Amino acid sequence: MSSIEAAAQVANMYDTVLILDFGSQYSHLITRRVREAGVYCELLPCTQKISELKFKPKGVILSGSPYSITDEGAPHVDPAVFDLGVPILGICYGLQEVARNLGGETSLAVKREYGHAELTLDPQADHHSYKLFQDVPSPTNVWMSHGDHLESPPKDFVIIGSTDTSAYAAVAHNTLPIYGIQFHPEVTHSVDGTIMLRNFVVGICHCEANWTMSSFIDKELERIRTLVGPTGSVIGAVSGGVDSTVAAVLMKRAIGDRFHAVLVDNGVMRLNECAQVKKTLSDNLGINLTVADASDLFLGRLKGVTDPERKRKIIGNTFIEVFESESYKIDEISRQKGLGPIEWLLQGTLYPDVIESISFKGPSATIKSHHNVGGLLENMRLKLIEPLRELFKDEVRALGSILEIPDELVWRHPFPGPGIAIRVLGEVTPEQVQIARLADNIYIDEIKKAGLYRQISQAYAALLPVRSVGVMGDQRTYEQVIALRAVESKDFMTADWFPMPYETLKRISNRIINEVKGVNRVLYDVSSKPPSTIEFE
Ligand SMILES: Nc1ncnc2c1ncn2[C@@H]1O[C@H](COP(=O)(O)OP(=O)(O)OP(=O)(O)O)[C@@H](O)[C@H]1O
Ligand SMILES: O=c1[nH]c(=O)c2[nH+]cn([C@@H]3O[C@H](COP(=O)(O)O)[C@@H](O)[C@H]3O)c2[nH]1
Ligand SMILES: NC(=O)CC[C@H](N)C(=O)O
Ligand SMILES: [Mg+2]
Repeated sequence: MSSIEAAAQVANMYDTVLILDFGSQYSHLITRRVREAGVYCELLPCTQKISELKFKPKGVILSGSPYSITDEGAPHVDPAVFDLGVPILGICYGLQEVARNLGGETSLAVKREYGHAELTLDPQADHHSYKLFQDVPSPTNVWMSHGDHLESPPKDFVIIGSTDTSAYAAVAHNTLPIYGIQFHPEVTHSVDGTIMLRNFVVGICHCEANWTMSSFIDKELERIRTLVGPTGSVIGAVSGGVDSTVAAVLMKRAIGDRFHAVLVDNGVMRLNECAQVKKTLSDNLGINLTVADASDLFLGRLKGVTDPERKRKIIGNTFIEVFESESYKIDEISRQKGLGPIEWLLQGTLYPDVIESISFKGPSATIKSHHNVGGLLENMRLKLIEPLRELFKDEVRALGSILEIPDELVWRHPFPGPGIAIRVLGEVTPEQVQIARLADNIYIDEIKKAGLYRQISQAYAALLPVRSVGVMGDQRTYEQVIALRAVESKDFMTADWFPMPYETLKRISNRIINEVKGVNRVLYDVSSKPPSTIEFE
């Protein structure tokens, strides 16, 4: 079964809203808002053929787009969407696309409208459009971002809201549940946008609001059991990070001892991390975890390599090899116990990873190759199982708490698969890794002592291979530099640097320079993402 089919299975278990993505920057926010309303939804490219859908949506939302509807090559929806007979909501470009299909007229606006606007509501009391604006005051503040607008709406449409500059800021079909809005309800600047989206999915599409993490657990356990069957075995790539830990606990609940977790020690994990993860996962969560020590293999292959992309590729490929050889070892043990061989590979893939790769334009420019998700797959005989594929990070954390995974694990900062190798700039040697490791350990320790760990989304120490002059104990030193990074971020796609208190910085810097040999200077990184990224490489 492909992962698309697996996702469709989830969509068939819940009332599902289909969101068609025309490439707007905010498409994933629509998904978030609908999920927050307790309704499951799937974001698919706008080019999705309706006849090839693997589930029956209870409603459809058409997103915004960077394209102008009149552009040559502008994306268009499969017209069959209008024959589904379910409610449709067009947002911005989506509204224009509704008009294009149903006989309205769109033109270039005289003036681009970008920012706040006051929307005056005008739904007739006996009109079904009333439901879209239920509990929304008039006027209400909405957020606009468009150049084109409706010149005239299609036949049988009425105006249900307008602003000073947009006569057709909100329209609805007279009898059918088809709506179009020029503003973006999904961004927080549209103060009542969340209510409108909830009204659409619950009030108009009649979706049951039962997308909660506890209902997800029951259904997911059932899905995993059916997928794996009564004798199938699963190997899990488990790092001790939030995602793979939650995935592992679910899998263990679903199939017990037929789940085999493997942590790869790639030589670039944090201080004592492998031993700690092994202990926590085995002792506290009862997970059968093997640590595969491949540190010499990884470090040997990284010798002399300085290019960040090459480091990532080497690590990604080596992960594959180690997994394959581990799965053969486990097969042998399973055979002795009379159980089937490993057929499945569990991964902690999240929804943002999936979203990033589904754009109708194809994936965006490669900024950095994420080590594993794609990489692990190549040449693997194993089929993928990704229980968290539908979830955002905060949903995974909620799930982790319900599964009674300890808070220290649920709230751990993300740690990338290529680990310290992409935090030691330049060549990765065991000595350099050790310097970065010790500095990082002090940094995180002090952040925890200061009670700041939960406020920060991700923090780590990077080692810069440049030397500067210092003076210690009246001696001249000529040593390397540690850069401290700490960011706040909701989705790790954008991030702000964290305003670390000076007192904390003072303690950290003092401890690192005193305790870590080879470092005589500590810097604090004040770059946001974009234009920087969270990791240095
Ligand atoms: N050292 C490792 N050993 C085994 N699997 C790994 C290792 N590092 C990463 N992985 C696999 O790669 C996946 C992606 O890594 P990623 O860092 O995004 O997730 P995570 O480690 O589970 O959680 P977190 O985002 O909190 O670090 C993991 O879910 C896990 O399946
Ligand atoms: O599992 C992973 N494998 C990788 O190859 C990888 N590269 C970056 N990251 C994590 O992704 C988030 C965004 O990082 P960047 O701003 O550096 O792209 C941050 O949370 C990074 O730690 C990775 N995680
Ligand atoms: N945000 C949008 O969907 C914009 C749609 C279209 N590009 C316009 O300018 O009107
Ligand atoms: Mg990780």
